[in-house]
Amino acid sequence: MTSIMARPVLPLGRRIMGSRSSRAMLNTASYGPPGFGSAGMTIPPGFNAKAAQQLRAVVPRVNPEKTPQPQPHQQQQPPRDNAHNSALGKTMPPGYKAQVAQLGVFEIPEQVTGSAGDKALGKALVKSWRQEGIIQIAMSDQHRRLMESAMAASRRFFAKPPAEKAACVDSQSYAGYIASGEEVTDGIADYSEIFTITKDLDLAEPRVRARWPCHGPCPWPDVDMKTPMVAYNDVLGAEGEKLLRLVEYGLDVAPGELTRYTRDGWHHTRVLRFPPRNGTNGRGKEGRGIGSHTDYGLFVISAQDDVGGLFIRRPKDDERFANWEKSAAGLREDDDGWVYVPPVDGVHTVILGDMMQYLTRNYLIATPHKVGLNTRERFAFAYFHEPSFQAVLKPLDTGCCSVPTSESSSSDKKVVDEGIHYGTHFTRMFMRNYPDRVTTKRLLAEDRLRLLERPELRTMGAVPAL
Ligand SMILES: O=C(O)CCC(=O)C(=O)O
Ligand SMILES: [Fe+2]
Repeated sequence: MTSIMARPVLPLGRRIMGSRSSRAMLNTASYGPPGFGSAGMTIPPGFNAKAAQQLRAVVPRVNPEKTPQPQPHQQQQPPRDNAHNSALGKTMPPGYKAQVAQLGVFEIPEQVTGSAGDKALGKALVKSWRQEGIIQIAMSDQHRRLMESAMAASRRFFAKPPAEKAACVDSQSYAGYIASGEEVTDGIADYSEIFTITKDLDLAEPRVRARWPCHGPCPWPDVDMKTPMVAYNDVLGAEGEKLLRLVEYGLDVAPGELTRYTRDGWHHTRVLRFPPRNGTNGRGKEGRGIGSHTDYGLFVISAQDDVGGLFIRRPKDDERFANWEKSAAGLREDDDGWVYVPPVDGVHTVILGDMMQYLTRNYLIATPHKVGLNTRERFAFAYFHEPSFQAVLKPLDTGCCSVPTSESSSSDKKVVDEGIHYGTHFTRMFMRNYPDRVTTKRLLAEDRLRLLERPELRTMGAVPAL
């Protein structure tokens, strides 16, 4: 635990960026919030001073060398009222019991070049995910601008009459509107209201003509929604690619070992609205927005408004699961041990998905998470950075991941030898979440699942045989 207790250090002369317009050179800095997780953490390269200052405003500083600090994963549950009354915990949805995450903020450079700083940053990101299950990264000014205009578009869309929203459905893709109560997690209706954005492919596109599962148009309501969403997604795609390159450095694997899978990645976004807990349609479970689950691909970059609702679990040795083999939905939903992720202005959070866990042989674990309903309606975005639909992933066998971190089912020889076809995993997850959607019905009626076995669907860049 020396590194946890170590005096916070910042590599000499490391550039700390506040906003792109107000950069400062700092040689040292200290940041030691009390409580959980990041207590007395070493400040990684890329740590953002401006965002940290916002946290300092609400997080009293302590000297980690003088104050006994809880060790990660053995931390004690604070009494519920303390958590709810703390500065960061005061937005926690009522009725929930959780620790409150206090996370540092990483600054992702404008370009990842493979410099010593990039390598150190990659290691720090990986270390944080292994400890906390989540990282926070600073939004650039451009991110913030595009996020805000996408947020305004989301509010406009969800305020439309139900019939107008319900018309935004496509029978071939899973893109479009999902009414509150339509999505199912672990057999229980979620209250989230969603607009899903998947690759927008018109009917003449060869993969759509060949009836590949999940391939089809995105049924946008109008350009007022489409334009800001596409712009925001594009910058998140670029950010995701940079993060993935940093993860390669963090894992000590060769450049390209992960990014080779994301050429034409099946990235998608969930634009989310949660009703206030006293304003639901009564179809789900009281106070539950989305049930506990893991997401499917490499990682998810999220933004949330100031309301609050997201909870995660930290990686734990005694909690092992492999969502691609057996559903992790509902996992420990009502148990202790959840960590509330409070809204912090100007950051994206990043949690890990199933495919990152599989690729790294459990060195990095998909982050279980759930959403609670609050007293006010809540808006959020979840951008999924994914492998190509056609990618067949094989676990890494170099660097940090050359041996399985634990004896979970992902060390199953058959799964390792055959790899995982991402498109099949995605299709199965969406069919499970939307059993009654027209897309699922058409997929089954036209026996499209059969196509997932075809060689062109399992070869990146291959084109359909028409
Ligand atoms: O609302 C959030 O912050 C997360 C939503 C989520 O977990 C999802 O869309 O899969
Ligand atoms: Fe999720």
